[in-house]
Amino acid sequence: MDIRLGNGFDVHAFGPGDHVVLCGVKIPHEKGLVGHSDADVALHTITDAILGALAQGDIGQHFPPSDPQWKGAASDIFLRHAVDLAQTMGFEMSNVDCTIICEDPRIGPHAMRMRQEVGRITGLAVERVSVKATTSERLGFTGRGEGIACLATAALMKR
Ligand SMILES: Nc1ccn([C@@H]2O[C@H](COP(=O)(O)O)[C@@H](O)[C@H]2O)c(=O)n1
Ligand SMILES: C[C@@]1(CO)OP(=O)(O)OP(=O)(O)OC[C@H]1O
Repeated sequence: MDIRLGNGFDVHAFGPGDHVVLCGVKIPHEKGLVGHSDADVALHTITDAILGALAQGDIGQHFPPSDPQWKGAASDIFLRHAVDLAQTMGFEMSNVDCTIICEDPRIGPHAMRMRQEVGRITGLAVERVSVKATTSERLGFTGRGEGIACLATAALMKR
């Protein structure tokens, strides 16, 4: 069995707005996230983890932020592209683990919907999708509430 692991990391800054989109789930919040797309930092991170496992570059190489086509785009497009690429290369997804780093919004109440949404986009069973969160104990840019950071790991396998 050929097993590949990839990691991802992304950050988006807070800006004006009344909600954030994380793992495709709209969460009411006193601020929004700034980005060329919908700024779904969690889906971007999972996308990068899959591209990393495949050694196929990163999300910005596949979807340049200079391309007006992706202005305001829903980020499930990027994740689906990475999953399709994995399938084309003969790999199937095994599991995804994602850690969202922010003081607010609280992720726990939305985590199951996020897992379900990532499962819907990737075709993974919800038991194979982990979404969790931590604060940074009020330290650094996430601690000051300036943005959200995200880490993800993806495992792919070829039988
Ligand atoms: N945005 C967040 C941050 C944390 N959580 C949950 O709270 C727990 C405690 O956080 P610590 O940073 O003090 O370890 C954490 O394990 C998460 O369950 C959250 O839901 N949303
Ligand atoms: C997703 C893309 C797509 O235009 O834009 P952003 O929403 O700015 O996200 P980021 O993670 O900064 O970079 C990847 C970009 O290519």
